[in-house]
Amino acid sequence: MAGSAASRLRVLVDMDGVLADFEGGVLRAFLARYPGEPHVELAERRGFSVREQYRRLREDLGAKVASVYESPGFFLGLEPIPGAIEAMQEMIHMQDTEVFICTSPLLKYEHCILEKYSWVEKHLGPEFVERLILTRDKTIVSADLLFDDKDTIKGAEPKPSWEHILFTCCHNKHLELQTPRRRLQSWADDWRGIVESKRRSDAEKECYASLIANGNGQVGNWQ
Ligand SMILES: O=c1ccn([C@@H]2O[C@H](COP(=O)(O)O)[C@@H](O)[C@H]2O)c(=O)[nH]1
Ligand SMILES: [Mg+2]
Repeated sequence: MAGSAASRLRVLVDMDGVLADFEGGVLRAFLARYPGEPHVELAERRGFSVREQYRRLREDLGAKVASVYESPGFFLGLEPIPGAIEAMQEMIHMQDTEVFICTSPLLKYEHCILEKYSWVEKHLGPEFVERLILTRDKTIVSADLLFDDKDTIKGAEPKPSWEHILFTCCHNKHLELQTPRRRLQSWADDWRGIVESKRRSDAEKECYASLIANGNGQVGNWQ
């Protein structure tokens, strides 16, 4: 287990698309700033990069949609994803569970970073400000689970310690996951079941490892 004490489960929860409604916020702000320009309905979103999909629609629209999420007030104004706040408040009080928010800031970070902190304080409170991790590379963060809407998460560490649970979002809902990858459809879905199944499988692995270490690891000798 990634948690320090043997039995603790560490859970990372992404922000954009999982706690904060980035996609809804982009569309709303784009329509307000560029009325009459072509846009992508949420039902038509494909692929993680909203900028790339708008660019494919028409070259200049990529920069226009980026200007929307790079503007002051954008990140702070995002609505919470339904059920996210309640789930986080419950998760932080779960026994033997450590929860952190793990989010990637924009490279154009002027407003994004400050507003991500403010959003967390406003919607989740100061105890979660202490639990906010900002990184461009989530693979080097050690944990048991990562709930994230990005379908492919790559970085310096080829074998991250966490299991990535794909959180369903408009841009990824059409993807078919290869076994054994798992999805969480929404915060109304069984996130508690995922947490508990991970806890069980980590405990089994630990038990097995200690049997091996003690020289009792033969098949049929596990009691
Ligand atoms: O087209 C896009 C869509 C999103 N972003 C930014 O990426 C990060 C997403 O962070 P996660 O931690 O993976 O949720 C966020 O800063 C978005 O604004 C982007 O750059 N381009
Ligand atoms: Mg995200």
